[in-house]
Amino acid sequence: MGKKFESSLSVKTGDHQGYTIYFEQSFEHFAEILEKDCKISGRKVCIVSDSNVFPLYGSQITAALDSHCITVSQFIFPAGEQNKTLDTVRNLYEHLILNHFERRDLIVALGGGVVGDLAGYAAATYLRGIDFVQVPTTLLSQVDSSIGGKTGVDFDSYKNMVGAFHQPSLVYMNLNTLMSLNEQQFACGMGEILKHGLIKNAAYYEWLINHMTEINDRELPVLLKMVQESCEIKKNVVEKDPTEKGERALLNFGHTIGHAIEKVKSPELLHGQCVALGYVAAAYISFKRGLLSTEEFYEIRDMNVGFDLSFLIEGIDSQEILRITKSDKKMDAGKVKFILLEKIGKAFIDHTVTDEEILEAVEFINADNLEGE
Ligand SMILES: NC(=O)c1ccc[n+]([C@@H]2O[C@H](COP(=O)([O-])OP(=O)(O)OC[C@H]3O[C@@H](n4cnc5c(N)ncnc54)[C@H](O)[C@@H]3O)[C@@H](O)[C@H]2O)c1
Ligand SMILES: O=C(O)C(=O)C[C@@H](O)[C@H](O)[C@H](O)COP(=O)(O)O
Ligand SMILES: [Zn+2]
Repeated sequence: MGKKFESSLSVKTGDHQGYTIYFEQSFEHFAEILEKDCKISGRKVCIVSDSNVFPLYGSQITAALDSHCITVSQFIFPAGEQNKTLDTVRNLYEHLILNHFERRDLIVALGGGVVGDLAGYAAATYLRGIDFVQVPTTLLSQVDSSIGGKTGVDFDSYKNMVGAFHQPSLVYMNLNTLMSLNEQQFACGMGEILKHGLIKNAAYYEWLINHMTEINDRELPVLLKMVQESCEIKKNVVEKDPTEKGERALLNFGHTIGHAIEKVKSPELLHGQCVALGYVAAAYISFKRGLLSTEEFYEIRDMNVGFDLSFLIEGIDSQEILRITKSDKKMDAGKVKFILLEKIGKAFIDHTVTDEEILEAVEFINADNLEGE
């Protein structure tokens, strides 16, 4: 099959047949991999993308599919979290029906986490489920949202309130797409990546700290190593607990408060930024409980500064965040489900966090405490 692939990683979740994550530096191999893993000949493909990504990479993907004589249609929606909604899904269903998509056909999600979550949800529900492929183009989607089969949309700004578990047939990432991200979009990926180190692997967290300059300079070999390591961490969690009955909840570190902040601050702040604020708050609670030392806690805050994830948020009402947190879909028997750190590299689920702890933690990130030394 011509040139060897950069590398790959296989994921096996539950009774699903499993799929492969391909780490590539171009879209050169996309069509042949699709043919190999999805037997694409004779199937129609709908590329789902957003208004920023399609103009950048749509023609390359379309040309690759055309060269394999694959019938392609395109559904492009306006970029942004505010469009990760049932209205957009409805428009996509309409497009699929008008183009006579059948159960044997396929969706290709080309874009960041918004595209992947939305296209994946449409694939999970159209005709009771058709195949879909993830082609993640943001750092966040390459290390997190394209893996593990969580799909869904927001409802009345409540994050991911409607969704389904639906595993992709393959994940194809071209790491060179990371070069066209702006700084805010790139930093968002670092929010989820630092999360991976904090909850699962202290040595990886240390490695991230030691490679900050190369990462921020987007040196490709370093990015490749980082993306692969984060994918490996996520793969190991989702393989053990595909539908979040237990351990998978650890991936929600920073998300309890993060999703509440996102509800009130999107689209000004993106998901990864809100998660980063949310895990500083969660780490603050761990610190106040004596689980993290002063040095460890302030290092977490300072790493956010180093990776451009620090920004002062104004006008966050801690009472409102507390209220939203209590309507989180992860409420468990009336209690807020929190992920705290036992130490760097090890997280646990906790149901005992009090309103006072939440309010104090939100006050910490709301005040002038995030700029570091
Ligand atoms: N399913 C999961 O497991 C999971 C995990 C993490 C996050 N998420 C979801 O993912 C979403 C966040 O994902 P995201 O950060 O990728 O946001 P996004 O998809 O909104 O992408 C961020 C911005 O970057 C643009 N963009 C994408 N790729 C680009 C490229 N290569 N060059 C230039 N611009 C590009 C997009 O058009 C958008 O404006 C949230 O909705 C979050 O809830 C889901
Ligand atoms: O894959 C998971 O599981 C995660 O929790 C990863 C998160 O980064 C991601 O934001 C996820 O969409 C959050 O899931 P939710 O169930 O809390 O909406
Ligand atoms: Zn997330």
